[in-house]
Amino acid sequence: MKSHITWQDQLVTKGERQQLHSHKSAVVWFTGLSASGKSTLCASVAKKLHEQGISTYVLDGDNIRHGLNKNLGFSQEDRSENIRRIGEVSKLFVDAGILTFTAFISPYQEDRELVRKMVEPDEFFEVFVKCSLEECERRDPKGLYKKARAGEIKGFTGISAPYEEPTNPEIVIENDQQDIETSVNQVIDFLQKRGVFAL
Ligand SMILES: Nc1ncnc2c1ncn2[C@@H]1O[C@H](COP(=O)(O)OS(=O)(=O)O)[C@@H](OP(=O)(O)O)[C@H]1O
Ligand SMILES: Nc1ncnc2c1ncn2[C@@H]1O[C@H](COP(=O)(O)OP(=O)(O)O)[C@@H](O)[C@H]1O
Repeated sequence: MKSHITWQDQLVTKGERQQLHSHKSAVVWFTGLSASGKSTLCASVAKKLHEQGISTYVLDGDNIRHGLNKNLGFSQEDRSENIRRIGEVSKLFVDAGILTFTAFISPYQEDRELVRKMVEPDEFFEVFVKCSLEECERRDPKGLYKKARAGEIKGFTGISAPYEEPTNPEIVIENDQQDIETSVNQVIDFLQKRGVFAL
């Protein structure tokens, strides 16, 4: 069937959309343990940039699993499919000229590398939200670690399922060593230095 599908070019290009927005588009991929701070940082960075006239969008694990990926669970296969689909969605957002932030545990290096390869080399920035398991468990905002320790949630990342730390991320956030504002500014400074936008 696939051989009968042809690619339809659009009349407006990605470059032209970026020009309209007056900045580049890219996917800024946050990865880390549950409660490391991915959602908080994505939301705060996106809001701060939005207020400065940058077109942003956040794709967040919990929300995507309510809709697009509601048929997926937390086996290795389902997590990989989750990340693959988010990668494809991110690619569409980048094509639309939007600076896109994603907040998924994305525990497997191979899955993250697959997403990296979906877009151009200067369109993917991996952000490792580093936070010790001990601190994540102390925060435990949804009570999930407690349930995982009690055996009520099987295959929970960091407890009974693996988390593969990024080997070569663009940004490492020591998010158990500094406050949220410092972490937010670290991401914004990095993106500005890489020429994604000029504030
Ligand atoms: N077994 C298990 N392991 C890890 N996390 C679990 C699990 N079950 C439910 N949750 C909740 O789902 C959120 C993670 O979803 P993600 O789509 O980011 O996960 S993954 O990237 O596919 O691994 C995660 O949200 P965050 O805490 O925001 O990371 C949890 O709230
Ligand atoms: N730098 C930080 N210092 C202290 N607490 C933080 C920091 N970053 C995030 N948090 C807090 O940690 C908790 C988990 O953050 P969240 O963004 O929900 O994590 P994740 O999306 O990775 O599961 C929240 O209560 C949040 O306010």
